[in-house]
Amino acid sequence: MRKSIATVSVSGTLIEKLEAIAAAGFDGVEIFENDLLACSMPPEEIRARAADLGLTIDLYQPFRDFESVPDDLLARNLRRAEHKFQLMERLGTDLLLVCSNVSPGAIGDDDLAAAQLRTLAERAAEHGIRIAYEALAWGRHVNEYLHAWRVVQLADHPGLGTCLDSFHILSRGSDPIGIEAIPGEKIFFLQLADAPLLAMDVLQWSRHYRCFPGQGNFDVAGLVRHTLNAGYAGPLSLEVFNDHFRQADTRRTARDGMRSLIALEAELKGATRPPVPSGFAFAELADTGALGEVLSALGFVRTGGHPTKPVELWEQGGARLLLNATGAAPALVALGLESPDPAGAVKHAESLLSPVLPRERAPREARLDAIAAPDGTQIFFCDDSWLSDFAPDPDGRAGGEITGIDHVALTQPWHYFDEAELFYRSVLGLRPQGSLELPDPYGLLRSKAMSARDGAVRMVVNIAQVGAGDIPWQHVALACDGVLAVARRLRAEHPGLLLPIPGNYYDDLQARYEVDPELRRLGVLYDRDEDGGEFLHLYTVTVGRVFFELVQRIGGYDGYGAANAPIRLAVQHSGDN
Ligand SMILES: O=C(O)c1ccc(O)c(O)c1
Ligand SMILES: [Mg+2]
Repeated sequence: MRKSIATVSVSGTLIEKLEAIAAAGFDGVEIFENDLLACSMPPEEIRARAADLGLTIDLYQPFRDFESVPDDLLARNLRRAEHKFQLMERLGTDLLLVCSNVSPGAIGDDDLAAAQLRTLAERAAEHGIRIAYEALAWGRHVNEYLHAWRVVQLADHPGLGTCLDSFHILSRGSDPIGIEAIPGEKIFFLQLADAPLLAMDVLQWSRHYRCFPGQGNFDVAGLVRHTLNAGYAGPLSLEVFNDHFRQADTRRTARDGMRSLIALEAELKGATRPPVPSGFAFAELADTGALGEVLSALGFVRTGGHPTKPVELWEQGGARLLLNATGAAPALVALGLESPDPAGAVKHAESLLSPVLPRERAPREARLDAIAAPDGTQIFFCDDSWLSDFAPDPDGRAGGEITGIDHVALTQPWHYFDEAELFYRSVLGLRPQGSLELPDPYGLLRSKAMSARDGAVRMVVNIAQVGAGDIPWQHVALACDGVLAVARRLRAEHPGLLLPIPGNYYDDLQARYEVDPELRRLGVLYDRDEDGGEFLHLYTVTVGRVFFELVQRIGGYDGYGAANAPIRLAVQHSGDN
């Protein structure tokens, strides 16, 4: 299907937008009036520029508060429209979007609205222009898509059809099944946006929180399916108003929009899901030499070294960490994911515009393909062969309480949070588990958890918005059979390694759940879910950008101890922990 995007969806000047949209591979654009008004080029030049870039101008918008008005206002509105028609002829576009009237002065009379829209369509037809009538979710009288369609039917003019916008339809909770009753040729345009579920005024929700399909909670693909069943053959056009996108990199946002449409199209075709990773093969950390000590204290053992690179393998149970002596401050640089089909996973990622990273490989080294996650973390898709690259250490042994990697938490640059969600969902096939906003002493931490295969792979994506700037903390959470036993040992042997937890926390915890008083002495945190599942966890201090968490899940606990995260953040802020 043809793919378009409204210029309002990305940042920049009109020309920057057109260039980025073309570079991302879109076929067409909806030109937003404000972008045109602020552009120094005459419409003819904009038209030529778009054509040079291979973009069609599919629609011009918005034309507001036209219908359902008293006669004297109609004359003025028609004059306004005449100006738009002339402009559109110069721009070379033949479809004008008319939003339902939001003015308190609008008259609630469908016959009047229809008659006036018919007049508009007649005038437009003289210029070879058609009108697409859209119900804004906050329209004064017309705010449901089926109401807009009834008005279009009443007007009964071939040059008047309706524009469907997934946000307006789904934000009101309307059932999109009704779209199938609209003849496809009367659906002149289809605009797509997703959004997180928020309880707020619908206009504010629409103007600030829309996002690309796959980044929010609406079933956009389901709505598109109904629209295609109706016989719609026009473009899929993204129309997103989003405060973050307005500030983000133009090309990157355009590419992300294209990724969302590719993923949506694949979903519609019932394409097989990506080869979903089945576990963590490893986490790789850049190191200056400080991390080996921490890992030893946690019970890890160095079990191998890479023959040609300054990389060490450290193991305990099924947890494998690579320390890469890059000389850079400790940071998580790569994740290895066990994949049932590494080559297929890379191909799938490539089809979703993820950069495949070039690899230098010695002749006998295992083939390991990597892609870049939105924050630059390298993601490797692995089968078992990667381990054979590491010369086994004869003294290597790997037993202890730690059994594997439970989850990895990455901190995203704030303006790529939505991009990260779409990436982990569409490229890796993880499913969203829930999102949270957590208080931090100096701001707010937004956090989304995603998982696959009943928790075999879990990722937590954070953004920190704090007065002091973004905190780039990352952490590796290690699954553990006996957090208390490890804590006892660490408290005795490495007391400085554990993050100290305030006594006030334990006073409150004791009041909520009658927990073992030893938790307080050991600095172990605790959470319990509604089904009685329990979570015991502790944190190490931070080294460079990284800290470790030890977690023990009991009785099917599926969360991440979110209630305790604000305590951790406060302690982390309070010193050089
Ligand atoms: O927020 C608005 O006013 C607005 C304008 C045009 C649209 O197509 C739309 O969906 C919303
Ligand atoms: Mg719209």
